[in-house]
Amino acid sequence: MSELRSVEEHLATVLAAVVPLPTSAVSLADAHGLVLREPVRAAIDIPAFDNSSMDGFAVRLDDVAAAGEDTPVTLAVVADLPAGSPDDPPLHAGEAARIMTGAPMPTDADAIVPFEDTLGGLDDSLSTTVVLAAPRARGAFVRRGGQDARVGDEILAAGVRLGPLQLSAVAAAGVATVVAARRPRVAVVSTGSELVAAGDPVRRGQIPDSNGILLASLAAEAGATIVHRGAVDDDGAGLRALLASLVGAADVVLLSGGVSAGAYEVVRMELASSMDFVRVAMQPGKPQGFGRLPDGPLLFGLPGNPVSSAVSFETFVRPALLAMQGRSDLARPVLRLPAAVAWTTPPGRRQYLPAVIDRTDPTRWTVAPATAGGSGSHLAGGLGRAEAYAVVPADVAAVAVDDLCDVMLIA
Ligand SMILES: Nc1nc2c(c(=O)[nH]1)N[C@H]1C(S)=C(S)[C@@H](COP(=O)(O)OP(=O)(O)OC[C@H]3O[C@@H](n4cnc5c(N)ncnc54)[C@H](O)[C@@H]3O)O[C@H]1N2
Ligand code: MOO
Repeated sequence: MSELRSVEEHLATVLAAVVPLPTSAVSLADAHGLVLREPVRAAIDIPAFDNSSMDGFAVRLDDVAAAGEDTPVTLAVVADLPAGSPDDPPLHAGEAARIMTGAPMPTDADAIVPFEDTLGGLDDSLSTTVVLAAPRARGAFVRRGGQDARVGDEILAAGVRLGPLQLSAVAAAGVATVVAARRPRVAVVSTGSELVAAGDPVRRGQIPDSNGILLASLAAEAGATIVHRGAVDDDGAGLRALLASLVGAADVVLLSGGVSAGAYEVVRMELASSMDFVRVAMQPGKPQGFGRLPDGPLLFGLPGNPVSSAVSFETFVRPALLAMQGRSDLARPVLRLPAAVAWTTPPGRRQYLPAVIDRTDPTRWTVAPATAGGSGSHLAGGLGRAEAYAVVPADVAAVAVDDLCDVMLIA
């Protein structure tokens, strides 16, 4: 029997074969979920100018520094500044401008008095106002231009995924287009003569294809466009014809099943010249195929057991898809949590156990297996409960209650 390859070694082999995808300028409206390939720098200051953080009056502090309930100060209101106003009204001693949140601060004013600190409030605000409380300091309720970022400052670094918060920061910086990677085009091919479409009647020996939807959804979450999803039987002719049609149409083909040691391993037999088939020191996910079609897409041959396919995607495919897009961080976040129950682990292989996190006590989350039947790679139903994988090193034989475990968050 050949030596088992380490997870790190196999991942390095995969990442060494990754070629970054081409980039283009993309408008913000089309950029959600893409990976930024060039830093974004601010085209305008944030805030763009000094402005009011409250609805009220822009005042000269010296006029109202002594204002109080028993020492009210009356000011003449000489201007009205809604948000969006370009006006910069001059203010002389004893004068104020009514101002709304976000409107530019008059050059002559140096503090804001909110409506709540005046006698008449909003209702009586267009000729005079009576100030009942002094602003606490010069600059009270004034938001300074450039406080958050200055023109030319880096707003986002290359390599980040453009989520809602990132897109809004780019827009606030006055930038309308970003340089982003094209989405990877992924084809998902389930192999196995036993497979039927989900929901179709199953006779003895048949099962629903669950890996197809699993891998297509995981790939889409990793930024891919799914260009094909289907199943082929173990005969070989269907797989050959399909792969020929995918050259030029897909960047990555995810195959599930047919990679281990049986008599009808269609992926192994058909793709022996394009892929390496190796055994990796992990459970599940031991048999792995990887390669590339001549002048064509990367090929992943993932083991057919559903949990094996899911874990293999997490460990090898997701990092590859992110690297193709130029993501700087390829890893999932990992928490270290105590085990709520005990479980056994396979000797000599790193375990990836589908897991649930008990958050009942916010100061002490714990982790437990999601699959009641243990860590079997065929437990496709329990996989639906999993929100994480507990990752247990190869040299640990068993996990005891309260042992600290690495928990990789996937949801
Ligand atoms: N003699 C040996 N047998 C096996 C070994 C081994 O080392 N020596 N390894 C075992 C391990 S570990 C795994 S994992 C599996 C991997 O098998 P294959 O990748 O060849 O996959 P299949 O044999 O085609 O299927 C395995 C299992 O998964 C079910 N399956 C397949 N495709 C789907 C799908 N799209 N949706 C749902 N379920 C699917 C299939 O019916 C089988 O039950 O090999 C072990 N055997
Ligand atoms: O390695 Mo297999 O993936 O145990 O089920």
